[in-house]
Amino acid sequence: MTEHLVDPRAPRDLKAFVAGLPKAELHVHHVGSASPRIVSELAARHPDSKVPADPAALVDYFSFTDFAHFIEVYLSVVDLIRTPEDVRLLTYEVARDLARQQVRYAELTITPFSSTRRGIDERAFMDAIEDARKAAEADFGTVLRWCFDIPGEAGLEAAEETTRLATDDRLRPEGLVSFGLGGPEVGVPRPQFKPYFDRAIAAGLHSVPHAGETTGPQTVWDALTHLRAERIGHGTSSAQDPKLLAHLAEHRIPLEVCPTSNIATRAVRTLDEHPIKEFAEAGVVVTINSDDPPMFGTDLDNEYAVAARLLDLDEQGLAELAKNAVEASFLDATGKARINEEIDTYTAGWLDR
Ligand SMILES: Nc1ncnc2c1ncn2[C@@H]1O[C@H](CCC(=O)c2cccc(C(=O)O)c2)[C@@H](O)[C@H]1O
Ligand SMILES: [Zn+2]
Repeated sequence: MTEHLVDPRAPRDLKAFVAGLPKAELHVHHVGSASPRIVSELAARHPDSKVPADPAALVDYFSFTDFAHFIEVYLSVVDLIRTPEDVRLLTYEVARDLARQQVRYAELTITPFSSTRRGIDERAFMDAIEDARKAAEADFGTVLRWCFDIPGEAGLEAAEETTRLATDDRLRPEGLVSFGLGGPEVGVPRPQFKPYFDRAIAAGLHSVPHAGETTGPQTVWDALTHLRAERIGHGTSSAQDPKLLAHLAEHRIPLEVCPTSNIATRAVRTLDEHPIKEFAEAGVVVTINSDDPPMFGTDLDNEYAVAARLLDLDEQGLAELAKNAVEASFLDATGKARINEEIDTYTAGWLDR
């Protein structure tokens, strides 16, 4: 894992506490979580790709000049995922990396449209992710669920295809719980996707679109009013609109905050300028996530260390952050109680040692 964005300033013992803290992750992308080892292995299989097979060269390759450049690099990694076996390997290894960070539960954002349009058979795709999900739960104890998201820039064709894959009972995978919207926000207004989110919600899926990552607070309002968002991916620009912050706090609509992602994609200039403290002070429910960890030179543990520094948290504060994610998840009540109990037991044991 590259260290170029790891925050060196969090106190050492909090890092040890975080490393053992049971966690849930709600905003982390399937392809975006491919480790340097996996990406190198796939790049070596496909020498025609511009993705370097050398892990050291990958660090520079994963340095972005702006958000559009990030999407360009992201899609070059998507192009490496060409067979159901690639999908299965990637998914299982992502689960292994999550388990190493004591992630007990994760909602992994998958963009099936990007893979089916690149020739992977849709039934084989679903079988591959489901096989990996069941194997990961059996081998690592990590519970995975899926969010299927529309790559918004690909337009209504992508919206229709994603909605079909998410709502057709012959295709939708057992682990699917939510429906999202990713990709660039500039030039991709959210209201056009209302019919698709209506169909997904009617099929029992939860709405979790990205919004306010690279555009202003109106995009977050649109996600709330037109797409009936239950959580907001990033929501970074919400800090520019006090009424929106008050609305998010009053209706307890969680933000899926990904601090290092916002720096790496240049959505926010520096960590010290990140609005996470405004969110907390406004009473907004904050969850901590890694988004595309290897691409951003981070991991979930580091994101918790960043949050500890920016929010001046101790162990109890970090445990509360972890429980925010459990509560904001779409895991059943029994599952939530189990992880929350683990967090409390771990934290009490740490403080009494
Ligand atoms: N921080 C992020 N913020 C937003 N999105 C993020 C973030 N991290 C990862 N993603 C993912 O990036 C993809 C973008 C894919 C995309 O834009 C696109 C455009 C045109 C054609 C196609 C295609 O497939 O043919 C794809 C999405 O799948 C999304 O889930
Ligand atoms: Zn994201």
